[in-house]
Amino acid sequence: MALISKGRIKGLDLKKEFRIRSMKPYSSFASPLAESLADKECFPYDSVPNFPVSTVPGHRGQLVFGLLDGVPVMCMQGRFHYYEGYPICKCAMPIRVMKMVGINYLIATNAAGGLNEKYKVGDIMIIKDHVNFLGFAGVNPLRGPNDERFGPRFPAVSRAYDAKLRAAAMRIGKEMGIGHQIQEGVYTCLGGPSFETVAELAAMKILGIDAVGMSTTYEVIVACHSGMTVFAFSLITNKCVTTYDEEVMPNHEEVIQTGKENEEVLKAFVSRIVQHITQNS
Ligand SMILES: O=P(O)(O)O[C@H]1O[C@H](CO)[C@@H](O)[C@H]1O
Ligand SMILES: Nc1nc2[nH]cnc2c(=O)[nH]1
Repeated sequence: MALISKGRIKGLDLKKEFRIRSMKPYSSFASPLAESLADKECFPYDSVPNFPVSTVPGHRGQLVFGLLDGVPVMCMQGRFHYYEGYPICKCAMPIRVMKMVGINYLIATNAAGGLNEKYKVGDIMIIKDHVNFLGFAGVNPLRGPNDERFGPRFPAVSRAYDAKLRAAAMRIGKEMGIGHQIQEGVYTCLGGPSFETVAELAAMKILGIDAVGMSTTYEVIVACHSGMTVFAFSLITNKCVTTYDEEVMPNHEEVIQTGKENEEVLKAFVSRIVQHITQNS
């Protein structure tokens, strides 16, 4: 989800901006946060030229523009993952679209497996940094010719996750009475779609990784490249399976289920952060 700069949404001709071919509403799987927006306009991904289409069960497929407690925002209902077969730059294309419609703040969320032993299912891990494993192998969304209109050839990402917003989110969590559920840690994105082996998780633990997923890092790199302020968090949907004798294997159903169970609290958390951003920017 992202915040549109004040004034920019007014008079913005979305049809013209995106050359939208169809404006058919697409709300059957809409998430509660996007559903709760006022003055919504929805654009199915397949109506946006050159946009990828989400293929994951549980991931939706539309851009939703609207007001969240009076603040203009744009939500992605459904994101793109490398394991779906798209090039990583295509997976991050929505962030470029956000930039082009005047967005300055990105709030990225994901479902992740908790590797840190202190984490419980249902915890919210504010992301303070990431390890871009895909990037170790050269799979970086900024690979290829650099478009200077967005940002520099060699961007720094060492402060990708805004420190002030992280501190504010921590405070907000406490005010909401969910301080015990809030963690701060390091996220990593793997290519997926297979979950991790026990040996891979043991290696990641040594590297200081707290939560493991298959998204977000490439979106954050592109957002950071174009000068957006980023806040991101993981919902810990499952505990990583770090020994060979655990009965339950990692599975997507558990991820979806934990997401559903925490929808309301996440919605409230995001709304409060959005309010904080508008009041302090
Ligand atoms: O990161 P998000 O898109 O929230 O979803 C995570 O959950 C799915 C696996 O269950 C994968 O898509 C992984 O990336
Ligand atoms: N890679 C990975 N992605 C996830 N998304 C939600 N849970 C997990 C997990 O345990 N591992």
